[in-house]
Amino acid sequence: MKLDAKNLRYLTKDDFRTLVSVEMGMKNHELVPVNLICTIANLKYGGTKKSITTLHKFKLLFHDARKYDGYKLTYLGYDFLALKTLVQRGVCAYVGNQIGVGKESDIYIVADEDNKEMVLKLHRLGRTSFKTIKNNRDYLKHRKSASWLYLSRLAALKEFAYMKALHDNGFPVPTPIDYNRHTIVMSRVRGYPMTQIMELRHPTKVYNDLMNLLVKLANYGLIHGDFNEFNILISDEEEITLIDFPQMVSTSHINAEMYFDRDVNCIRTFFEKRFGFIGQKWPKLADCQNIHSLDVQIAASGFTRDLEKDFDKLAEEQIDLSDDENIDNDNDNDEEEENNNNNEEENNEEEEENNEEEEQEQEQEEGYHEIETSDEEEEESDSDESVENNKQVIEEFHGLSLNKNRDFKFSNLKDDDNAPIILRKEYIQEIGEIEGEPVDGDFEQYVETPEERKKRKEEEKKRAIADKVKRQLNNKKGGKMSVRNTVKSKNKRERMDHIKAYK
Ligand SMILES: Nc1ncnc2c1ncn2[C@@H]1O[C@H](COP(=O)(O)OP(=O)(O)OP(=O)(O)O)[C@@H](O)[C@H]1O
Repeated sequence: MKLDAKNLRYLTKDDFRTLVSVEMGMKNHELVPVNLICTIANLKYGGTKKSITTLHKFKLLFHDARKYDGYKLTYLGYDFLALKTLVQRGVCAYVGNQIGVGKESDIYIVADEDNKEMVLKLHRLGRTSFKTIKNNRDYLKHRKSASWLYLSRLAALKEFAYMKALHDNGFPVPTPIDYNRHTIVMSRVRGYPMTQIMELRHPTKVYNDLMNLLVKLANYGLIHGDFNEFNILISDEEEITLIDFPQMVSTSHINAEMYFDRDVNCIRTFFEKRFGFIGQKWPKLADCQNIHSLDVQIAASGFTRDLEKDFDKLAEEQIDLSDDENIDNDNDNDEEEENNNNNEEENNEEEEENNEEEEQEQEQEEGYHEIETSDEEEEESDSDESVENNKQVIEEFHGLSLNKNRDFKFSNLKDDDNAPIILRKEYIQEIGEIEGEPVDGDFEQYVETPEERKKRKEEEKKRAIADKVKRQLNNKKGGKMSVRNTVKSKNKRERMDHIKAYK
């Protein structure tokens, strides 16, 4: 689900009031009837209906009339509510490009009023577990209708709580900034996922840093449980940052030793295969001293033991879940059903959507969306002014649309160092393309316009990178592989297999 933040500025206070009412109604209704929305929003029927039409048009609400007529939030609707809160708190003011996508999250660049770049992570836990949860009565307990809202919210809270506790204790993780609903805002780490790194200047140092990190975690009573090259970012200076820790387990867990060894082996095997580096020493759980505890700090952020139990139960269920295709099918079916319900509405809206698409394309070219939350009347002048006043940010986000994150930099080469610099696969590919002669003999005879040539080059580059990454991941399924996405498009099961292969 693409986060199209520009529509935020077209929503009025009443629209948001209606959206929040649907969110509240969903606590005990799978679908919230219009009358209930009116009551919660304390708005007149006509006004509520108008807002609902707007929200539905922007795909913030899902309409279903099969069992009874009602509405529920879409991911986008939930995103908007969280974004609006973050904007009101002054945490962020701009939304940039998407820089990552995981099975359970989408990652965007955002910026605050001072143009400070940060990362917004939108948890999408429900997109894989919604069906199972609905059927799990035991889990529902007092809730009449559990939903992905709750699941994603828990995931975000958990990540924020752990990130904060780890950060406060000097662990190399992004700085947690804020969270709301299913989103967290954190500092942007300058680096690349280790899976993209082809060579290291100091493999011994990086290897030791990683092993020391595992030991330090264990000293704090934690085992990562999924410590691999996908969850570690590495900077040009070869500093490591742990970005994702969804399944931390305690060192008192019955299988703690197995998890710890698996984490260690993941890194050892990766270093051996990728860098030809064989670590001579590696830690054992028995050598670690469990001297600190993060429990109090984690609970202080709101992620209590009870919530953790709830969440762990859900996480277990998720492992058994079906693959992406099923989920996509589900979504497609849902959308189809919605289409049937709303055929008439859609015909009327078609023209408007076309206009919207044009607008979106235009904004995509700009590479950023300014978040505007004031009333409709002020919108145009405000946004124009902000665009004028924030050229710097626009330029920054222009760069991001080309995925700056993946640009190779030659900087930071130590002068005393003759060792090879970090080279990522994509860059090697790019060098080949820039330096190599055109292979095809006919190519020179064909007169291309500069635009055509640029476009062709870009497409070739994208194809080559995608092929390379596909081969690297041995992704037999093919499908939704994108250059930017890389390994994060692997589903959980594939990743578990990948990890098992290291044993
Ligand atoms: N703080 C950050 N700074 C820079 N890039 C980041 C940051 N957080 C995430 N990313 C980028 O987004 C990608 C996905 O992030 P992350 O691993 O947290 O997602 P995820 O949904 O947990 O993935 P999965 O569920 O598939 O394990 C990362 O590979 C990284 O490139």
